Parts: sequence; C-alpha cells; structure tokens
Amino acid sequence: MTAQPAAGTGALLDRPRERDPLLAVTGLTTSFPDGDGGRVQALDDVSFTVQAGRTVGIVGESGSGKSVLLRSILGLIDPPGVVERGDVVFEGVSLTQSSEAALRRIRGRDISTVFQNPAGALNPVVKVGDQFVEAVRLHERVSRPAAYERALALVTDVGFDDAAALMATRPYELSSGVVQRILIAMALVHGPKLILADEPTTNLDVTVEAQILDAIARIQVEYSTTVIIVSHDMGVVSQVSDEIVVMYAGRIVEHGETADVLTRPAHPYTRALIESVPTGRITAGTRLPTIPGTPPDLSRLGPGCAFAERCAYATDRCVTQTPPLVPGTHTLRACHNPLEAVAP
Ligand SMILES: Nc1ncnc2c1ncn2[C@@H]1O[C@H](COP(=O)(O)OP(=O)(O)OP(=O)(O)O)[C@@H](O)[C@H]1O
Repeated sequence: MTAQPAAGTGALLDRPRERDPLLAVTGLTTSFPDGDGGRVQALDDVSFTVQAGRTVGIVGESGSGKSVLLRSILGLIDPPGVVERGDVVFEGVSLTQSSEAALRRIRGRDISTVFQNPAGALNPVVKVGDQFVEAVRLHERVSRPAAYERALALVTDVGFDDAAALMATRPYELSSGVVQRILIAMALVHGPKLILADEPTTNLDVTVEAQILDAIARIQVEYSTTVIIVSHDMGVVSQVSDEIVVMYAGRIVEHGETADVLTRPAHPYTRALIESVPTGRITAGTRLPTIPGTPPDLSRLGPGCAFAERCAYATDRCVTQTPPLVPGTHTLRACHNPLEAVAP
C-alpha cells in the first residue's frame, strides 16, 4: 500500500500545507426530480480532496449518494438529473467545465472505473485474452503480441498465477469474482491516474471479496494508482483505504484518516456504521447488526442534521441547524454533539 494510515495523528487536518491534490471536489450539489414537481438533492454541498497515490473509501448506507457522487465526478449525470453547483478539478483541470469530448478522453485514459455486477461488462463468449488485447489497442497503437504481453502482466499483477490459461478462457466459464478481478486488471491498461470502484465486492462471497480487495491492494503497490472505492460496508473500505469519507443523505458527515475514523469516530453515524460490521464467523441464522431506523426520504429533508431522528445524542439544535463539516480533534465532522464531547 502506498501510504499507511497514520494512527491517531489527525493527519488529514494538516492538509492545507500539502501539494496540490489529484482530485478536488468543491461544493458539488446534484439533484433529480422528486416526481412531485420538486427536486431532491441527492448530493448536497460535497467537498473533499484526494492526494495522488492515496486510496479513499466512501461509505454510507444505500441511498446516501455514493454512486451519484461518482457519476457527478465523471460527468455522467443524465437529464433530468443536474449537477447544480460545485466543481470537480482533476490534475488542475475543471471537469465540470470540460467539453463532452474532453471528458470522454479523460474517462478512457486518466480515470478508469470498476463497477458492481461485473457479469455484463465482458462479452461472455469471446476469449478473455482477445477482449483484453482489444481494450489495450483501443487507445494505443501497439501490435497484438505487445498488447497480449501487457495483458498477461496486468492479470498476473492482480494476483492470478496462471494468467496465460485465464486468457484462453471465455467469461461464461468463470465466476463473477474472477471476472471482477479481470476487470480490475483491464481498468489498468492505459495507466490511469485514478480508479473509481463502485461497490466492487457487493454480492460476492467473503472469500472472493478478500481476493478483490487483495487485487486493489496490489495495484496500489505495483502502480501507485490513486483509488476511490465506494461501499455500504465499513469493513470493506477500511481494509484498503488510507482515509475514509462517510456519507449520509447526500452529505459528508465525517472524513479522516482510516485509523482515526475507526478508532475515534466523532459522528454517531460513523460509530453506528462501525458497529454494524459483523465480527466473527457468519453462518445461516447469524443476525447481522443494523443501525436502528431507516435513512430519510430525501424529498422530505428539512433543516438540521438528517441523522438527528436516529441519533441518541440529538438536541434541539440538531433539528434546526445543519451542522457544517469542520475540523474536530481527529477528523473533519459535521455534528453539533460529536462523540468526543458527549461520549468521551
Ligand atoms: N436517476 C435518478 N433519478 C431520481 N433520483 C435518483 C436517481 N439516481 C439517484 N437518485 C436519488 O439519489 C439518491 C442516492 O442514490 P445513490 O445511488 O447515489 O445512493 P448510494 O449511496 O449509491 O446507494 P446504493 O448503494 O443503494 O446505490 C437516491 O436515493 C435517489 O433519491
């Protein structure tokens, strides 16, 4: 891994003195029609930066806005969805101001994506090797043998011992976990600077999940690629991330170094997410812990903290004033009653 989380240093809070980030997201706000003549803000004033070489995990329950955030970064919000405000700057270039053609170039080369449900991403009956060679030659003029050699090296680098045999198989013969690892290798073909992985392990069993996370950890080491990984599972993001961004109802509620977020969360929602990670062996009949209550209906959000109605520490202020994301003792947090104050 490129950078180990600095345990308990609150290092993220020293950021302003660091070099320019690879990615800077500022005030990003994205809305969709609510079906009632109004609009829901699926993303509300989201700001964070990603330094080159780091892995950032974005975590939150279903509907918290994680996928909308990734699609907004990539310029892939289709009408009637709209990015209303904010900016996304990648390597000093504003993506929100870029033409569609420029965005397409960046998405093909500099920023790669890995999505959930890998099954449809490859042609099931065309040999993996042939599809890989095509992917290499899509943006580069290289011979087929050279493209094949590159593919072999990439597949080996994500942890397959017998890459040549794998290249001769067809995707329909492979499990979805193996296909997902091939797609991670494919995401690397043009040497991207940033990989966005949206729920790459969802619906895969724990052994396969471990292989996928291992593949992501390997590319961090081999290629120093910057990674943003999205998951609803704190257990998944904490295994590979240098820092963690926690989202709730379209807003960032906490952001810090992984060690700080895991050991000294300031937001009660972050702690609830950590406590909902199953520990020990899961068998049929094991009851997984869940966070009491349900995420709010975004079309009915009023003022105040969206988590207030599920929060044991909520006070009157929490239902009337939206807490800003500000530096706390160890992390950035958006909370009027952070845990360091109410439950030290
Ligand atoms: N195409 C759309 N049309 C209308 N509303 C949308 C659309 N896409 C997203 N939303 C709204 O944005 C909210 C956040 O969606 P998003 O997919 O980002 O959540 P998520 O955190 O990625 O959850 P999940 O893990 O379930 O995908 C949704 O609950 C919905 O209200």
